[in-house]
Amino acid sequence: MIELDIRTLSLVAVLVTLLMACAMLLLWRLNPEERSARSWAIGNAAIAIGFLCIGFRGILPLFISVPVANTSIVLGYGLLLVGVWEFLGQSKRWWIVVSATAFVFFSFLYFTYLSPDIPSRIVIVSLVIAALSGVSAQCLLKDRTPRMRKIQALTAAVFGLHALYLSLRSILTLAGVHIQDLFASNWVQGLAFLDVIVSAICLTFAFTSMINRRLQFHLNHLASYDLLTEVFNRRAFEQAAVREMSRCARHKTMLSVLLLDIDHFKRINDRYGHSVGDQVLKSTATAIVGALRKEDVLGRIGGEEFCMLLPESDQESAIDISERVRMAVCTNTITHEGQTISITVSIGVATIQPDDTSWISLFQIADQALYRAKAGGRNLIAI
Ligand SMILES: Nc1nc2c(ncn2[C@@H]2O[C@H](COP(=O)(O)OP(=O)(O)OP(=O)(O)O)[C@@H](O)[C@H]2O)c(=O)[nH]1
Repeated sequence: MIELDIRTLSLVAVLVTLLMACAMLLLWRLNPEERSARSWAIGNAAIAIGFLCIGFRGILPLFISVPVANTSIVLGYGLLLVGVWEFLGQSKRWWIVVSATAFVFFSFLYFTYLSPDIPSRIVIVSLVIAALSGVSAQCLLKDRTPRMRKIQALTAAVFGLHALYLSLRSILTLAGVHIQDLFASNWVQGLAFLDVIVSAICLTFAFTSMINRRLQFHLNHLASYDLLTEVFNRRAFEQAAVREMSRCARHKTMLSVLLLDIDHFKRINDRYGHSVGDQVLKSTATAIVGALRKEDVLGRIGGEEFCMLLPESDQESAIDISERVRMAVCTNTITHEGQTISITVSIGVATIQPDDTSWISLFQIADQALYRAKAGGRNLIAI
């Protein structure tokens, strides 16, 4: 049977949780807006301090090494839960953390001084941490966006296993695996410290992966989307266009392009100001999206210029869709200080030809058509 030296294990638990606290602190310094990393850092530090005080039992006063130490550990797990709420953007229910911490502190005072009882203390601290970890797991499982589904489930699993082990530890303690000396080699105690070490490492990896994944999506979004209108930017749109062109060539299908420009947009800026101009751009993009089909692609390719890819569309259906878009924009009401701002758009339509495989030449055809629509008096569609 492997002998687990409890004092060594408690020292390792302190070092590991401190190291994890430093890792989370570094992550927070690198991403100051990710406040969850700060709570996870402080939480790990509180757990480390708690285990440090426990490790010095017999050297430190009993008050520090028992009630304060265990309260610090529970507070640490409470702060991990706060970090989960912050990560998910949920409101922080501090009362859960405060009542769990206060409950452990006062019951430890009772079971240390008034009716000394180590098993009762073990059951209380284990069940309270299991409950906090269970709530963390439940929040992570309940509030999942599709892109974060797997990584949150993994973190929830670590919290869940931790809660499960702590519940088992309480049952074993209640069932009579009595512990009178906390530092005597005992497999239930040894496993408890191992659980702290393993779960601290796994949780830190899981938290780091969750933050990294979200950052990665954020960066991808910034690189591909126009910040104002939330549609593709020019770069992402052109990439989509080139992909769509080669798909058309492969499958011998049709593709049409609409190039749309807001008429006299400069006048709107001059009359109402740049921020109203921005509102108009946003509202126009939303109106266009509403008029397009699911498979169509929209991008903002210049100041007040939008481009659309219409897969599987010949010239006739492209004209129908462009008329729908034109109507959607000009019937879209935008008001500013009680005044209605009327918007019209001009649209150039181009349809891929059998021997045409270049995006640049297709775009140029749409551009020339747009020029004709503008020259023809605006609020028009031209091919
Ligand atoms: N508010 C706002 N204005 C922008 C943005 N990008 C470009 N603009 C403005 O869009 C206007 C474009 O003006 P022009 O190119 O002269 O075109 P227009 O006034 O729409 O005239 P036509 O296209 O000929 O009908 C300029 O005043 C730019 O400053 C933006 O992101 N926000």
